[in-house]
Amino acid sequence: MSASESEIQARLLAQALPYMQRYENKTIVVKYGGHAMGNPELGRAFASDVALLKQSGVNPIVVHGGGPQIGAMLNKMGIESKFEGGLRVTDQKTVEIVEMVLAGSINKEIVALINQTGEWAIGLCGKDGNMVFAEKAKKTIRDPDSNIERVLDLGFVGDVVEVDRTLLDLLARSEMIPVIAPVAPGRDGHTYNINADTFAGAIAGALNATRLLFLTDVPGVLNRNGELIKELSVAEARGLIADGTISGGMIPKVETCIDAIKAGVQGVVILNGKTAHAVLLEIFTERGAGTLIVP
Ligand SMILES: Nc1ncnc2c1ncn2[C@@H]1O[C@H](COP(=O)(O)OP(=O)(O)O)[C@@H](O)[C@H]1O
Ligand SMILES: CC(=O)N[C@@H](CCC(=O)OP(=O)(O)O)C(=O)O
Repeated sequence: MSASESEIQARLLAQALPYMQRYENKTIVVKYGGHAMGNPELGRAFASDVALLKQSGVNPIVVHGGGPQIGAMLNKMGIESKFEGGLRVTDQKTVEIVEMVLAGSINKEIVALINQTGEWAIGLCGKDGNMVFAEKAKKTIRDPDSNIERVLDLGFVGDVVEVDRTLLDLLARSEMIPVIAPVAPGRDGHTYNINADTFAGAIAGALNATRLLFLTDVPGVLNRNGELIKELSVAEARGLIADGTISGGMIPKVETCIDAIKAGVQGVVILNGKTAHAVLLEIFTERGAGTLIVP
């Protein structure tokens, strides 16, 4: 860690003390997206934030993505990436590469970064400890011209249908920080590729997490003038989707936030993963860093 980085962390820590008690023994799920990865300094800052949460008595759980990294590997293998409704069309060959990249290289890279802080991380996917079961995703899309709804066949893309918290409860009582890749088996024996936002929402919901943080590439939900909205109720968030203020990739993200809140998560925050120490700024300061979505 560079001198300036450790100075920043020490300053944050001093300010953080009053907030530490608020989150003691509470579960915080952090979704670390593929776009937020890639910069080594930001990666180390992220790992040290997660480590500091654990040292403060919080129960942090990392769920990661890796969409751009899967795309790069598919490209190397001469396979074109195809998306429908924001989800990767996943045939048998693709799901094998998705599992290799997500549960393999990316998962172990994050585990190694956290381990380098002196904390203990353990890399998992939905298959480990029968943690998550999926089934073939049932998605429909409405053609904007004809207004006809059609069923999408995305191959081995899954929806989460079961989360068993046994292993995660065990780890919460241990020194281990779980780092989970969004790959899960079906009861049909297939392996499914699950959108990382959806997967993180399902984990946070099953654990009644106190906070679910989405690290993305914008400061949070922005209004029509491009200004950050600090807090949104579920009803207000729905209104912003309906009037088109929230569009593109932010729609499924906010919908996942709404589902997670309905499932029992107390607050969901969308924040900028490209800001160093975004996690600590959000959890351990009064102002927070992104958009908090509350019931
Ligand atoms: N109202 C809005 N506020 C913020 N971002 C928005 C909004 N509407 C659309 N977006 C878009 O959503 C993107 C984030 O979604 P996405 O690219 O799917 O994130 P990730 O890859 O991190 O999961 C932003 O980069 C932005 O282009
Ligand atoms: C079904 C589906 O689309 N799965 C995603 C899983 C990774 C992911 O969601 O990564 P980010 O969070 O970095 O976007 C994919 O294959 O890209």
